[in-house]
Amino acid sequence: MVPVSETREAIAGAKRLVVKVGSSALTTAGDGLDTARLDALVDALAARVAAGTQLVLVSSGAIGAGLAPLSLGKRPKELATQQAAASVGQLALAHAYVESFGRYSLTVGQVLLTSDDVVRRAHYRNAERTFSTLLELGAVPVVNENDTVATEEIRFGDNDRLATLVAHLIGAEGLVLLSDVDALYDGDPRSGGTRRIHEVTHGSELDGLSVGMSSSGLGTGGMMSKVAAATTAAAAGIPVLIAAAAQAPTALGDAGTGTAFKPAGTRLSARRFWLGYAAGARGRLQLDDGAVTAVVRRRRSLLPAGITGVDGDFQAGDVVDLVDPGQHVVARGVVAYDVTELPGMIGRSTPDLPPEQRREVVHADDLVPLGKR
Ligand SMILES: Nc1ncnc2c1ncn2[C@@H]1O[C@H](COP(=O)(O)OP(=O)(O)O)[C@@H](O)[C@H]1O
Ligand SMILES: N[C@@H](CCC(=O)OP(=O)(O)O)C(=O)O
Repeated sequence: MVPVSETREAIAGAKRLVVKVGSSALTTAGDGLDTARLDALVDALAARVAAGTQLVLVSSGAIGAGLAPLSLGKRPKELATQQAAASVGQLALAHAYVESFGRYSLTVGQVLLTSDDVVRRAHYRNAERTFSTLLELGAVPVVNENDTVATEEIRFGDNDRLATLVAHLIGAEGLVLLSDVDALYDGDPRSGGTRRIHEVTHGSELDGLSVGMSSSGLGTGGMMSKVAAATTAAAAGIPVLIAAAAQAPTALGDAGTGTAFKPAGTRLSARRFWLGYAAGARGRLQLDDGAVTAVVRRRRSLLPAGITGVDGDFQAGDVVDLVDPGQHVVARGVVAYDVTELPGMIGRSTPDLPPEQRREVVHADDLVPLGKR
C-alpha cells in the first residue's frame, strides 16, 4: 500500500493531465504493436476522461510498430530506416487508437510535432491553440514526434521530454510517464538488489542514482530521460508520476503506484519555460563581463557592444546560449539577427551602427538567465 501524498492527490485530481506511454509498453520486437496492451491502456485513459479529466496522450511506438510490417528484426540505428518504420508504424498506431478509443465513443486527434513547433514562439502558441481547441471539442489529442520528417539536428528523439513540453504548453496539472518498469529504482532493476524510490521531494533522493538505458531495446532514453523529464516538469510546477503501463488503472486512479515527483511551489511562465527548456540552442554569443552583469543581474537587453564572439548556425528567431568569459552558459535567449549579420556589428556601440542594426541582439523579454529558473 503506497502512502497518499499531496503530489499523488494532485495527479489523481488533475483536471488536465498529460499521459505519456513508451514503446516498450506497446510494442514487442518481433510482433510490432500489441493491441491487447494498447486496449488495456485505453480502458484506463477512457475511465479518466469519463471522470471529467481533459487528457492528452503522448504515445511512442511508431518505430516499434513499423518494424514487423517492414520485416525489420530490431530497432534500426540508421535515421532513414527509423523514419521509414515510423511512417508505417504511426499509421498503425493512430488506427489502433481510433479503434480503441472508439469503443468508448471517444474521438482522437493526431498531433505530430517537430521541435520547431515548440522552439519558435509563434509555432508554440499555434500548438497551444490546437490542443485547447481539441480539448474543448471533447477529443483526446494523441501526440508523437513527427519522426518521418525530423532530421537528426531538430529531433526531440525522446518523448519523455516532448511530454514535459506538452504538459507545460497545455497548462497540465499532472504528468504521468508510463513505461515497462513499475517505478524508479536507485539502480537499474535488472541488476537486482536495487531499492524502489517512492517519492522524490527535494531531489536529494536522486543523489548517487544509477540510471541505465532501455531494457527492451525499443525505447530510446531509458530511465535517464524519464528522470530528466520528470525533474524538469516538477521544477516547472507540474506533479509527475513514473509508473508501469500495466498499472495504468492505479496510476490514473488514485496514483498509488510508481514514483512521484513533488512539484516546485511556483509555476514557471510559459515564456520562461519555453526559453529555458525547449530544444537546444542553435548557437552561442560570447559576452564580456559588463554584458553579463547587464543581462543576468539587471535583466537588460543584450546590445552588440557587449558581445565578443559568435558561433553556431542560427537565424533571427532562433534560441542561442549566452556565455560568460569563463565559458559558462549564463542565459538563453531569442536572437534578433542571423549569424552572418553579427560579426560586423559586435563590439560596436549602438549609435555607430546603421539604423537597421540598432535593435537589441537579444531583447530582455526574450531572455532567461539560467540557474534562477
Ligand atoms: N534506475 C532505474 N530505475 C528503473 N528503471 C531503469 C533504471 N535504469 C534503467 N532502467 C530501465 O529503463 C527502462 C525503461 O526505459 P525505456 O525502455 O526507454 O522505456 P519507454 O519505452 O517506456 O520510454 C526499464 O525497462 C528499465 O530496465
Ligand atoms: N517517436 C518515437 C519514440 C521516441 C521515444 O522517446 O520512445 P520511448 O523511449 O519509447 O518513449 C516512436 O514513436 O517510435
